[in-house]
Amino acid sequence: MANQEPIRPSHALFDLFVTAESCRDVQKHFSALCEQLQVDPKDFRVFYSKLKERLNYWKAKDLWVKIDKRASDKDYQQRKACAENKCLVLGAGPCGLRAAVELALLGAQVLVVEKRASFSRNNVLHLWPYTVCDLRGLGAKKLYGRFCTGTLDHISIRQLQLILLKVALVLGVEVLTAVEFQGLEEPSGDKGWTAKLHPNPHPTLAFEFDVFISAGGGSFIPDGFKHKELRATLAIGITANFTNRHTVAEAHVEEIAGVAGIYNQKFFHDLLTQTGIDLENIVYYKDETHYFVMTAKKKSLLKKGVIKQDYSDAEQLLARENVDHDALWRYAYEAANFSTNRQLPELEFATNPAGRRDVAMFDFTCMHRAEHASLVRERRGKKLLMGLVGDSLVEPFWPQGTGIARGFLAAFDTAWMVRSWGLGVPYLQVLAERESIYQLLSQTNAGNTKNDCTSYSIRPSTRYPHVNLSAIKVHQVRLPPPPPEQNSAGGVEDLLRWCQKNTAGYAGVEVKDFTLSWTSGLALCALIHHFRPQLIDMSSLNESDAVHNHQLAMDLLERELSISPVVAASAMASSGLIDKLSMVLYLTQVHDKFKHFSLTSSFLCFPQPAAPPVAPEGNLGSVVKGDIETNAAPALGSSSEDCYSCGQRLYLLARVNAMGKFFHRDCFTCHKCGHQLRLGGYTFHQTTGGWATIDPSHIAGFRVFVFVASERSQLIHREQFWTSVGIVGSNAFLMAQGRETNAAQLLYFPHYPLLLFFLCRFGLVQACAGGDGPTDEENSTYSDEDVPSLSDEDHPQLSVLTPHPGRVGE
Ligand SMILES: NC(=O)C1=CN([C@@H]2O[C@H](COP(=O)(O)OP(=O)(O)OC[C@H]3O[C@@H](n4cnc5c(N)ncnc54)[C@H](OP(=O)(O)O)[C@@H]3O)[C@@H](O)[C@H]2O)C=CC1
Repeated sequence: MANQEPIRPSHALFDLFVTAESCRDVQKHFSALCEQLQVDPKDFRVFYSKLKERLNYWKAKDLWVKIDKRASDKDYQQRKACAENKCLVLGAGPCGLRAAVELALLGAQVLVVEKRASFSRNNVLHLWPYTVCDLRGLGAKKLYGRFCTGTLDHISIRQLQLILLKVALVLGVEVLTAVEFQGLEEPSGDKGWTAKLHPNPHPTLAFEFDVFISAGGGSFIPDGFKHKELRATLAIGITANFTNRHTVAEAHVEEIAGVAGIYNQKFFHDLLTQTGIDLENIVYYKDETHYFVMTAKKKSLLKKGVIKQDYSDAEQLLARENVDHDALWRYAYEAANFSTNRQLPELEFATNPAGRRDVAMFDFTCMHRAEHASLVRERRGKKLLMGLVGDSLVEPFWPQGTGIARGFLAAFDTAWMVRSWGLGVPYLQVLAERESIYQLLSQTNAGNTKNDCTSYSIRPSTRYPHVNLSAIKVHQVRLPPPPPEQNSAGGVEDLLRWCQKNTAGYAGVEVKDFTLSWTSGLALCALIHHFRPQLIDMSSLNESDAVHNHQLAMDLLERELSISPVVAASAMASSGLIDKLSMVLYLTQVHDKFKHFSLTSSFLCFPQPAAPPVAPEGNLGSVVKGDIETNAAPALGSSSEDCYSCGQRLYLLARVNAMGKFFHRDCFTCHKCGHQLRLGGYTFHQTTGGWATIDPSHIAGFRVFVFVASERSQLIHREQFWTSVGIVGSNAFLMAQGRETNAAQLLYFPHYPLLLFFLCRFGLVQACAGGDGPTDEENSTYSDEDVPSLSDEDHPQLSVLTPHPGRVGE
């Protein structure tokens, strides 16, 4: 003992930093270490090399070896690719931190802001093999000894955050916790883009940046981005965390990687008969906690008193006041106990950040996905590149464990985008490339990414086998008109002021709002007259003939400016029927058409979702489209004017879009039973040209097939009903819906010729390869996550559309 060298303070501090178990401690020990070694993280360009040089400690060296190996990737250009860029990352969740690490490796100055003061989420994330490989490559094992030591690969969210926080700090990333991002501040004077932060950590010297990455989770959507809702039938998730005391008895209990009703009917049947708990699936991971996540059936939740009252609306159903929390934790407790054969001794709930039992019930019926992953804003000659990562980009469907895997892929893709930006690639090309890669994300699974995960890097071709970086062309990136200033409220006020200014002085016109002021139709006519006086003779108009005035104005706007009316003239003329939002939407388009030639240097850029409108080069006007207009625009080649079914005039707000055709909501009905169809729940009959419902209760014929398939494959529960069948490459897939819960399931059939044989044998296939597959939008169920090729026009598709009228069992 006597001849043992005293531990150096810096080594002790490094040990404390590495073993720190809370965000606060990590930051505290890191600051102390920096102080001890006299290295300043603000000196981000040389910080890491100085730290390495001054901390001559074998444990640290192990970490440097890992990080150096990663940093040696040629795409980082020795950490100089983005040396001139400054990046603000919103959110220190796993995806925000993972992105921050990559940006730092590219040499950028990176600031992360996180509104939470601590990392406290016990929930456990499934890790795909590549994420394990990636994290090991960053030194995860050096920073958390228990990393992936269990039988299954997973990690608690908080532990993953801690690992990534440590790596980020070592690379010179500044991380501010308990600081909320409240919006972007536009450049003024010499000052560039900054953020409104609360509390403001730099009151005197704001951080100016040219890259903004939003990783704020599913509920945070920055201005300028739009999200698409993917809605399925009701699916109720329950998560529960129990204390893990790491005893021998606990160690012996087997984890459950994921068991679904269709795979193990006996288990779920026994669970139901013995406990009254009815689940569709359950997962159990033994991590820092014993973590359970399950999908519960509504009926059993009602029966067990967890949900007090039945509502069809999921939000109302799961509203706090409609949930009995004691009954909920008993439900989760019993399910956990049963699924582990009551082998976990002394099951005791872990606590959540609020100090309560860590059990939660949530609705994952509806998930969101951003329409675009990137965007550029410019004000006063200063450009800002914006990107989304993590849940903010695509919310995962938890039973598939895609969250972190796709989250990290998006972080790499975003880093690749920032690299191009930093290297001076023209920004339209940067955006086009980013969106080309984004198209792949929802299709990605552990089986279709490249096998050799050790060679994964930010370069997309190292990860995606068939990536086409120019799938979206530069000319598809569009330039909408000046965005509403800062926030929508400001935009609406500006619009009102613009209307007031341009209708001032017209008799009988006083614009004060977006509703009553427009009832007579004179204001709309005045607006047109102001810009195109030759189109309207104002003196011929009669204030009391509101329908005529509106019809005239709407017809002119449609004929002269291609602006489709949003509602009928009669509705516009009725004071009680003008809807403010519709009016804002309509007037925004009028504003855009009259204003866009006076476009300033301000614009947003992002690609068009549909096929390119092939605008003449240099003619901004024909490319520029307002956000709302573009979203509402029909698919190419179809007319928005008349209903496909009844042929009558169709207004924007009253229509539904199915496979590129437009209908009145009331006209979109099943050709066999006359029921109104819902999006995502219909099929198009190729031979008859009719539309039909795929509501399982309408489909008698499918039941036969299900029975046959279950005998062959053991995969399928008898009471599931196929709702769609398709072929992707050499695989067939089936979408099935549970009879009771209607939760979507997706099953793959690797030998589709056999499947087809059975389908044909039983007369269930009437349309074959080459049929119009449903589009992304129409497939707005979870299949969107899993069967992305449905929307990929490059693949041949099979539509199987054979609903027979009549109810099952009839
Ligand atoms: N319960 C669960 O099991 C959950 C799992 N996940 C999983 O975690 C993984 C990573 O998710 P990731 O995309 O990183 O998102 P996360 O939700 O993990 O992280 C986002 C972070 O940003 C914070 N944030 C949001 N708005 C602001 C703001 N205005 N200013 C500052 N901070 C803000 C959030 O705080 P706050 O959360 O308080 O809004 C949160 O801490 C995914 O796999 C996801 O599926 C994510 C969420 C929940």
